[in-house]
Amino acid sequence: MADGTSVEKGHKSGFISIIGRPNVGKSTFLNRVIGQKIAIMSDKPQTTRNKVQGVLTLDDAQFIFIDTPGIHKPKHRLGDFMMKVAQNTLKGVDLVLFMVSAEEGFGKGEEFIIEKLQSVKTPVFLIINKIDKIHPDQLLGIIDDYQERHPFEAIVPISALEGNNVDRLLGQIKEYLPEGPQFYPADQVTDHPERFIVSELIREKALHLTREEVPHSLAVIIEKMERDEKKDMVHVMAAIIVERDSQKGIIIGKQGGMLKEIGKRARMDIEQLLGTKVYLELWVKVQKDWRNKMSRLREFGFREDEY
Ligand SMILES: Nc1nc2c(ncn2[C@@H]2O[C@H](COP(=O)(O)OP(=O)(O)OP(=O)(O)O)[C@@H](O)[C@H]2O)c(=O)[nH]1
Repeated sequence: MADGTSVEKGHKSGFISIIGRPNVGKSTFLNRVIGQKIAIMSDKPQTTRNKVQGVLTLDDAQFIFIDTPGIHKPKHRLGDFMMKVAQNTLKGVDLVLFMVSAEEGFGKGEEFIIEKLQSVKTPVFLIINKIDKIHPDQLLGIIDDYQERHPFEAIVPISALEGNNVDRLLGQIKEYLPEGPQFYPADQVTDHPERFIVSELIREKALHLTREEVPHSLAVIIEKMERDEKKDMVHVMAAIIVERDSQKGIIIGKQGGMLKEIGKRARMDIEQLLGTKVYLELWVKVQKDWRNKMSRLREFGFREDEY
């Protein structure tokens, strides 16, 4: 394992930030590349709100990916916060991947991001994702649309879901990484504390199971996570935070059925992640209008000052 001070000749390493509108497939891409479920996937927008680093270690290079919250025009204070985090991330990285969906045409959201990119000196790749959803003939038109708007260092069409062209993209990224040491041990895929991943797994289940009924204003706080040596299991106590009583009802479900199902599915994923048996206790709390309460954001796991 390298200690971060010695650089083997020819070894490359660097930080890569992934930006793009919600739902374009950033988490899917990261999961494919890292091959482990570390960034949550959902068909609801804005499910990724914290920095998630995925580390890919090859023989001669280490890629450190940063999955940023979706850049968008801020509507409330949480939006402002997310924008700031996303923009600050761009400054300190070696390469920015701007991901768009081939399915959706160039829109206001993309225009807004391109505007933000004008002031960034970091090289930017345009990643056109979801090419499995379009006819190859349509691709050239999309490329033209973007090419005239920003001098991208490269334009790479991929399907994060099916894996098309992802290896080629990794090769292209490697060319842009500077020579540098292996910052992380080879077997480390994320530097996030397990607590955060556990909370994301619970949030993912709650979002998936309640579909459109509960908006993305849902947070999970891990109140306790302890190993019980006697029982050889990990005890997790977590609260699901919603904004309204009606949402609390939906999450709990008929005779607690929904909460039970969320717990069951989350527990299975957490057991897989930790490689041990898990006892998961879940409950639901209503915290009105939490999105606008900046002071509480940190309690919910937001860590602005790291950027
Ligand atoms: N057909 C197709 N679907 C994709 C592809 N990549 C992602 N998706 C789907 O698009 C949806 C959104 O993907 P995510 O990876 O959660 O998107 P994201 O950009 O991380 O979204 P946020 O976390 O909200 O910013 C999911 O339903 C994915 O399965 C792709 O290459 N092809």
